[in-house]
Amino acid sequence: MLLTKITFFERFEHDILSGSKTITLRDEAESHVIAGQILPVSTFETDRWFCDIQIIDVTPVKLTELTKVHAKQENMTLPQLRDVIAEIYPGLEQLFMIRFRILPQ
Ligand SMILES: CC(=O)Nc1ccn([C@H]2C[C@H](O)[C@@H](CO)O2)c(=O)n1
Repeated sequence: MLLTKITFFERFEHDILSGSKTITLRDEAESHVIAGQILPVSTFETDRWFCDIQIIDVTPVKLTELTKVHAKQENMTLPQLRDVIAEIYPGLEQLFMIRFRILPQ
């Protein structure tokens, strides 16, 4: 079933709003979005809406395939990105890269 909203941890809100974070890596359960889809974005912690995004595309990517390019799109270094993924999705190898653009508010 297609997602109708997406949440991010509050600590990523500024990077999303500034346009410095343009992808998110999710597990299979949160990969069900399609190109062109517009989604409201809220904080994971309090479900506070803070922007809308448009999905550009969704691509499967394995943990071992992550590169500095992915990290830059997350506004992180590659070690930081690996740490974040290990914290959120411990032991998960198959991820899905969701590219998005923020819509004007
Ligand atoms: C509930 C849940 O999983 N929420 C998530 C998952 C991921 N993110 C961010 C963290 C990283 O920047 C990328 C890669 O996972 O996406 C998130 O904010 N909230």
